[in-house]
Formats: sequence, C-alpha cells, structure tokens
Amino acid sequence: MTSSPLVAAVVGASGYAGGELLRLLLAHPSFEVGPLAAGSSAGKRVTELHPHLTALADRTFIGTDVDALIEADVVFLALPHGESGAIAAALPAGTLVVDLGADHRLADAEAWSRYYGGNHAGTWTYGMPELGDQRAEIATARRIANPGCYPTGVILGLAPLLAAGLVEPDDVVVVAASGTTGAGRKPSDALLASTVMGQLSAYKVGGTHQHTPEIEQALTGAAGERVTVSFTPLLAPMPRGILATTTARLADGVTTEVLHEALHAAYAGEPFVTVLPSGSWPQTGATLGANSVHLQVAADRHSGRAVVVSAIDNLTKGAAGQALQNANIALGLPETAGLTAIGVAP
Ligand SMILES: NC(=O)C1=CN([C@@H]2O[C@H](COP(=O)(O)OP(=O)(O)OC[C@H]3O[C@@H](n4cnc5c(N)ncnc54)[C@H](OP(=O)(O)O)[C@@H]3O)[C@@H](O)[C@H]2O)C=CC1
Ligand SMILES: CC(=O)N[C@@H](CCC(=O)OP(=O)(O)O)C(=O)O
Repeated sequence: MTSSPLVAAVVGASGYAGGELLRLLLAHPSFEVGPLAAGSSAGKRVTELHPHLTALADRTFIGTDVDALIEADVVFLALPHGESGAIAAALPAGTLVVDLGADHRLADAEAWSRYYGGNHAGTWTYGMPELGDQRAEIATARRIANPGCYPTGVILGLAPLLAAGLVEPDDVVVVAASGTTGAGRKPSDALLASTVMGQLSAYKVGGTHQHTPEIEQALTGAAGERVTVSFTPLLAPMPRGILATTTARLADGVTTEVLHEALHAAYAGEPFVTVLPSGSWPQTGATLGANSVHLQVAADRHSGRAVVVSAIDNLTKGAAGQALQNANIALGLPETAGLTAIGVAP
C-alpha cells in the first residue's frame, strides 16, 4: 500500500531560502509541493525566479493568503523578520510550522526587540537536532524555530567543548565570513557585484549583529553558565557558504587531542556533522548543497585558546536543509529523508 504524499506549503517561496527549500522538497520521497506563497512576486512563474526548478515550470507564486495554507501538513515560513508571527497565529495549532526566520528563536523578548526591532512574537522549540538532546522535543513540537545561519556552525562547533568544561565561557570570539545569499534576494548597494566582488568586508561590527544573542542563548544552555560572545561577521565574494572561526580560552592542560575527542564523542553517528580527520580544515566548498557541518579544532598553546573552524552552506544546513531535517523529525519521517551530506565540489 502506498500512502499519499504529505503537502508542504512554502511562504516566502520566491526568496533564496524558499528556493533552496523547493529544491530539496522536489527530491523528497514523502512530500508534494503545495501552495507557494510570495509577496511582490505573486503571479510570477516559479522559474522566473528559480530557473533551476524546472519541475515547477507550470507553477506560479500566489499571494500570502492563510486560507490557502490550511490544508498543508507542514508550512515553512521563509519571510523577512517580523512577518511570521501573524501568519503562524492564523494556522491551526495542529499544523506543523517551521519558521526559517528569527522571529521565534529567542527566549528573551527584550533581546529580540533590541536586535530586531518591534515586538517579540513568542518563543518556539529551537530546531537544532544535534545540539544536546533536542530531538525528543522537536519530535512533538508543532511550532519550530529554525536556527540562524551563522549560529548553526558556531554553536555546533563550540557547544560540546563548553559542555565538557574544556573551554571558558566568558571570552568567546567568533569571526565568520558568509556568502552573499545570506543577505537574501533584496537589492542593496552593499550587495552590488561591483561592491562585493574581489574583496572581503566586515559589517555589523561591535556586538551589533542580530545573531549574537542567539549564539549566546544556545551556548549558555550548553555550558550551564552565562556565555559572552564577541561576533564579527564578514561578507565574502561568493554566493553560498559560511566559514566560522570561533576561539575561547582553554581550561588548564587541554590539548588538541582532547578537544578533537570531545567533538568526536558529541557527534558520533550524526549523519550531518563531520569532524574532519586531524590536519584537515573545513572549506565552504565541500559543504555546498549539502545539509552538512564540517568541523575541526586545535589547541593554540601559544595563546591558550581553543580554535574551532566550521563550514556550512548557509542556504542548506544554515536554512532550508535544517528546516527539512526538523520537519522530518516532527512528522515521524526518517530524519535524513530528502537530504544529503554529500557536497558539490570543486
Ligand atoms: N538566506 C539565508 O542564508 C538565510 C535566511 N534565513 C531567513 O530566512 C528568511 C528568508 O530569507 P531569504 O530567503 O534570504 O530572503 P529573501 O529576501 O530572498 O526572500 C524573502 C521572501 O519573503 C517574501 N516576502 C517579503 N515580504 C513579504 C510579506 N510582507 N508577505 C509575504 N511574503 C513576503 C518575499 O517575496 P517577494 O520577493 O515576492 O516580495 C520572498 O519570497 C529570513 O527570515 C532570513 O533571515 C535564515 C537562514 C539563512
Ligand atoms: C551575509 C548576510 O548579510 N547575512 C545575513 C544573515 C541573516 C539571516 O540569515 O538571518 P537569520 O538567520 O537571522 O534569519 C546577516 O548577516 O544579517
């Protein structure tokens, strides 16, 4: 007996994260692509904005109308910050909703307002399956806040070291470079080809990036005590990928081997987190199109700091892939369905 496919609706389907989700949904064994909602692109053909999605050549984007979403088994929201709460509130409580945006990630409403502006829409289950023991909560949640792109690689790289007491919580420094799709499709001077190509630039410097409280929230949970993070993001002249370097003061006597073993122990058997062999360092290219996190770590005995390097594809593990992984868990499907850990190279 074959069961009928589950219906997946995507709101914000014309954007970069929505497009990546559609690419993954088309290859998923259990989903059919349901309503595809957009804002100003309503009425346009899907392939006008996503030319690679030829399987959807006969589909057009509809306007964002909650009535059209009611029948879906899962609704993915890939909207600008501040737009998810009202739509989610109008959907049945039993419908699985996965929010790729930031609206429901933070428990601290004051921090949300400070970094994003406006009112906090509420706090949902944080959907990072490999972090601690999150899977049981994700499996029963009907509202899932999908993690941010920078936080994904940074948190998964450092959380096990904090949990094991191998690094100190009060002096965590993150410098991470992202590809331009991280900023979404909207046009801006900062994203003009002539501005981005051929150079690397820093932005939102000085503790102002909105992912700072999200990284601190998850790492504080892992450490069991307050973690303070200094985060500096960089814009890199590439479409996809995030390479993050995270450093923290080493506890006494901790060696590279001990750090490496802690990451191995935390992620043994995880299909999407790979601790690279000693001596190999993560590269964004190796994770492109994959739901993968690549990690490596060293003890810098000269400065007394642990150095963790992580690579992800911001659109896949950093957004749409992780969202689909969460939906798989919440709908009782195999967690890896429709997802690959194999990247595109070179
Ligand atoms: N890009 C990335 O790497 C990541 C993105 N995210 C998050 O995912 C979300 C989407 O990001 P991304 O795809 O990059 O952004 P884009 O700007 O590329 O896409 C935004 C989407 O939202 C739609 N939209 C905008 N305003 C409205 C509205 N008022 N009502 C309905 N739809 C609207 C747009 O439709 P239209 O263009 O038709 O107006 C478009 O489909 C954001 O919250 C982002 O922070 C999370 C992790 C990584
Ligand atoms: C390169 C670039 O501009 N990246 C974006 C990432 C934003 C994002 O993806 O936002 P959420 O993960 O919070 O939804 C930024 O730094 O603001």
